[in-house]
Amino acid sequence: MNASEGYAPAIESILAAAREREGGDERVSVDARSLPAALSTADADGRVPVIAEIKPTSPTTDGRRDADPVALAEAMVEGGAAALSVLTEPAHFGGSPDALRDVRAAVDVPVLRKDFVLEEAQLDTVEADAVLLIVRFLDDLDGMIEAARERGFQPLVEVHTAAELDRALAAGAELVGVNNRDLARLDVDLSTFEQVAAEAPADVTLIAESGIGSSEDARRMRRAGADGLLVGSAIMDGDPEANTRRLTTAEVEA
Ligand SMILES: O=P(O)(O)OC[C@@H](O)[C@@H](O)c1c[nH]c2ccccc12
Repeated sequence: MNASEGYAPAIESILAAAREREGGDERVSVDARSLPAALSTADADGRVPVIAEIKPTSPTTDGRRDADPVALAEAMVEGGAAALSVLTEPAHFGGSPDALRDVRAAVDVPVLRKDFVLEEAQLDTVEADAVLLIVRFLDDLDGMIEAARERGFQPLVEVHTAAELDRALAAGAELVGVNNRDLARLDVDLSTFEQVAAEAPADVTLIAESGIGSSEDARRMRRAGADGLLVGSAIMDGDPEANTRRLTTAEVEA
């Protein structure tokens, strides 16, 4: 990780907080629900495979939504979500490991832990089926992928450029998320996924992340090869069940 890359101030603050966060005392051992299998099952059912995200707030969100995470999770599953993502970052996203624990106990679908994990011990904070690893912030990506797998997690390796995709593939990533949001500047551009996905081999599971709002956005990401869509704000704002359903049925109504 290179602090001189010129990240947006919000990102510098997130990383500073992440560096200070303690890990778990004991190594976790997870019996994970398969995220790729959940995405394929949704697809086979005619649902757009959506990973719906519980994100109380973010540096690019106005206000904060403190609804019960379990109630939100159940509404998202009812709306057809193939999997869930739960923010565990407390200082900038209003997340918590407890929220993830409660959600994972309440639903049957796979649950992704969304955080800025920088150190191996931080993997031991809480059990989840998948864990996000952000290429840009990890010097030892191979080591972190290995450490995640040793614990039973499925690492979702996040990239933003073709060069980062190459690093992810060289490190053996099988599940790759392409973030449409540039974490250096915080702006969103859906053509990011289109460009990066075009460089990916067919056997990786590809997730389009961020900035997906409308049914047309969902179809656009699917046309570009997304095996799954990670959606936060557009589901959290308003009625989470109806919002999830609108996206999971985007290919039916088209
Ligand atoms: O709310 P959106 O635009 O639908 O985005 C969801 C998700 O992609 C976003 O929360 C995210 C993607 N990668 C991250 C890394 C850290 C924190 C958050 C994220």
